Amino acid sequence: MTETPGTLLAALRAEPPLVQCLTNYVAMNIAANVVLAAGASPAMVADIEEAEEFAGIAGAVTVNIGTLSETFVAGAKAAIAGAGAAGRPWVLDPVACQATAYRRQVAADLVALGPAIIRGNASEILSLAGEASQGQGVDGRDPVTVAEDGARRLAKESGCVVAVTGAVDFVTDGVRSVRIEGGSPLMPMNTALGCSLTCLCGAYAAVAGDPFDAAVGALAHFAVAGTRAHGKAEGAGTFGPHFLDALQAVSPEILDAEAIINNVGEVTS
Ligand SMILES: Nc1ncnc2c1ncn2[C@@H]1O[C@H](COP(=O)(O)OP(=O)(O)OP(=O)(O)O)[C@@H](O)[C@H]1O
Ligand SMILES: Cc1ncsc1CCO
Ligand SMILES: [Mg+2]
Repeated sequence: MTETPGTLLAALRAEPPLVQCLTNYVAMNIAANVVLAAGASPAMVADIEEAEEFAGIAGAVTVNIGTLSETFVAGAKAAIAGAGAAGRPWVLDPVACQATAYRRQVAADLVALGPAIIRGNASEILSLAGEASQGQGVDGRDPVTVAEDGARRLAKESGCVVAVTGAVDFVTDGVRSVRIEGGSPLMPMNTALGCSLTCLCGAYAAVAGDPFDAAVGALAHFAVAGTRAHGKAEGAGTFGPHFLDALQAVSPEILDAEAIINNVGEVTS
């Protein structure tokens, strides 16, 4: 990997990318703070009147369907068109896409528009891959390992990098795959950290040449910061501020030294 997580973090901090985040009402503030603490510049610009124009000046766009509406979808499609016209990557977070017919339809429509990265929990990725999912609402209820084959297939069929998060994360482009260890069981007890990670994937994608390296970089940054914050937190409540501190404190050197990234090997058939 030429673009190590630390190399990408150094690039991100040298020239903080503007990341246009179309996210849900729950995540809005948390995700903006996460992106800022990591070193990039978030902007929650989502309305159809300006989303396309704004994407023309953003380094990347992220789309999260957590609090879905027709208005949101119109703004998202405008932003995606703007990113496409500007030659910039966009990232999809298919929140609870298994839950309703409307979510399944919108998620499938958005995958067809060609995100560079899809980031979701295992229940969401299983559903997108057309497999049975134990998920109900926004929280993942399947182990990541169960979603790995589906993630590989989804990546191959869609041409996207697929990042599945949970206790041990999995990233694949359909051929290359890695598992990333670290983080904390307190992370899923803090709402919208996955949504925030999707926005950070946008920040890394803005500075990376390869969306696979971008996804690995963002997930590794979360994993290293999560492990560090776990050692300081007293529980779910104090984890949040320690996590923001850790995202900021992780330097490019620390990131490359502490990231636990295991190659799963190439699947070419
Ligand atoms: N049990 C765990 N141990 C360590 N890290 C975890 C664990 N569960 C989740 N994480 C980490 O938490 C972060 C968010 O992933 P998660 O799968 O919880 O997202 P999500 O379900 O989409 O969250 P949300 O929808 O609430 O934003 C990732 O960095 C992931 O690695
Ligand atoms: C709780 C919640 N509901 C819709 S989106 C969201 C944030 C976590 O995905
Ligand atoms: Mg989520």
